[in-house]
Amino acid sequence: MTQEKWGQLRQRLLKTVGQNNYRTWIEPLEFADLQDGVAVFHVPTIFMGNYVNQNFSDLILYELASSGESVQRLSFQVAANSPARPVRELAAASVTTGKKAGATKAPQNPVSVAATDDSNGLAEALQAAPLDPRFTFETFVVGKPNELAHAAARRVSDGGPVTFNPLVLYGGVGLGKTHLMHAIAWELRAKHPELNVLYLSAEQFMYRFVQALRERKMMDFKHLFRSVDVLMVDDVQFIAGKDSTQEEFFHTFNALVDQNKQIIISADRAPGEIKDLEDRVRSRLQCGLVVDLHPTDYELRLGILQSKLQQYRGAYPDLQIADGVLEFLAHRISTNVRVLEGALTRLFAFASLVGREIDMELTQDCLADVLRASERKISIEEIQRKVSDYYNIRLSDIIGPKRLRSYARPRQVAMYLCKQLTSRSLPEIGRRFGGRDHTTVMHGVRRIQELKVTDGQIAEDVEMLRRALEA
Ligand SMILES: Nc1ncnc2c1ncn2[C@@H]1O[C@H](COP(=O)(O)OP(=O)(O)OP(=O)(O)O)[C@@H](O)[C@H]1O
Repeated sequence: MTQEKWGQLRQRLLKTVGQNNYRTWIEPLEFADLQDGVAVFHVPTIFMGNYVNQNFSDLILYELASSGESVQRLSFQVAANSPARPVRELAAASVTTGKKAGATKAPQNPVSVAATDDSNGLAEALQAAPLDPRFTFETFVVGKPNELAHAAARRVSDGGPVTFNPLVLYGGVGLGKTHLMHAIAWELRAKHPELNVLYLSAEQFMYRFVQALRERKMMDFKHLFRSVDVLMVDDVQFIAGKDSTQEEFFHTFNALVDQNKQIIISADRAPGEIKDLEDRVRSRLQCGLVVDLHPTDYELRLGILQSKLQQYRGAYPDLQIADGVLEFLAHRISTNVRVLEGALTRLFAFASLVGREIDMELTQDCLADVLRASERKISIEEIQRKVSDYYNIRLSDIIGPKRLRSYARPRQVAMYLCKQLTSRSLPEIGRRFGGRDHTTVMHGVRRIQELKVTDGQIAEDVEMLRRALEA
């Protein structure tokens, strides 16, 4: 690709991403090289490379492809003669980032919010992250594992009186936190266009903060962040260990709560479990409603696949999918929704390429690597070890004959997890628990099923253990 062509492409990107995004993120990209399907760009900082990679790479790939360039991947590198990065907090990023050209994502819709008529330029710079048009409540599938988070998100998106502040949504990778946050933002924009809703990642918050410090525009920064009606910060764990950013976040947070403005936060774990988060920030986060997005269950995964299928029907009207394929995928791919979605996208792309029906054989061929990767088998012994560690008892006490409650309950938890997470039969599980009868195992499994409903502690223990085992 020539520099001239990149120049033309940039103009097209300008139209899609808008002036502000263009000036901040696209203009500084220097096209360096295109070889073996990898387009290399020089960027002034690692941070910037990461940001562009995360937020605009799909769009850039899309534009490259539409202009006839064959590019599979983008790579962002800091040119050797770039000035040193001035801020220590940026030092954690990696040098080269790349994002595979997956299924082409619809170009994102840059949404500028919370910009007051501030004339000094920071308001302009304070453009929120783009909201993904696909992430709405309509496309969010609700199931047991996410119903509480969904209900809380819905409530906040009504924009009524602030009843819980902040709302903290937390959960593992790819379970729908960002999707729910975008859905709230879309809904608020539609119902209450008069509200200033600002959605951004914690990383962007830090970047804006650092930029304001560097440009001596802290007053503007404070003014802007304090003038929003709804502040949404995604992936807040990112600011852990970054002292000055945490401090500023803390003050912003307090100022907004004092004015009764809604704050919505997401994190990859419960606030209490985020390491290197200052106590005062942690306790503020814990003050509101903290809800957990649990790992998906089979029913939710199937629901998501069915909903995606509806969406794909538009793009691939002629494709047939055999009975049982979605069930198979929901059963076999339990890692996270992103992987599940990726698998379906690939399957459709592949089937349309070869012009065949999506049946089990094609599925297994096309997704062999994904299926292998999610095949990690959890063993009975692994479960017994984790459970004994968790309850601080010996492995022999889990397996052995002692009937003390302090051993019996963990034993039942372990049996329950063996039934849920392995394909072992009840008699086999019984054998591995010191030769117990299958009816004993069945009783244990049922007991935990009941207790999960009535005893919050047991429910939490089981959930924590399940996560640890599936990690
Ligand atoms: N319940 C759901 N219904 C429909 N789609 C879902 C659901 N949960 C997750 N997804 C989809 O899965 C993908 C990953 O979700 P999302 O980006 O919101 O995850 P996340 O929890 O923010 O993950 P991360 O911690 O990696 O940022 C998105 O494409 C999203 O639309």
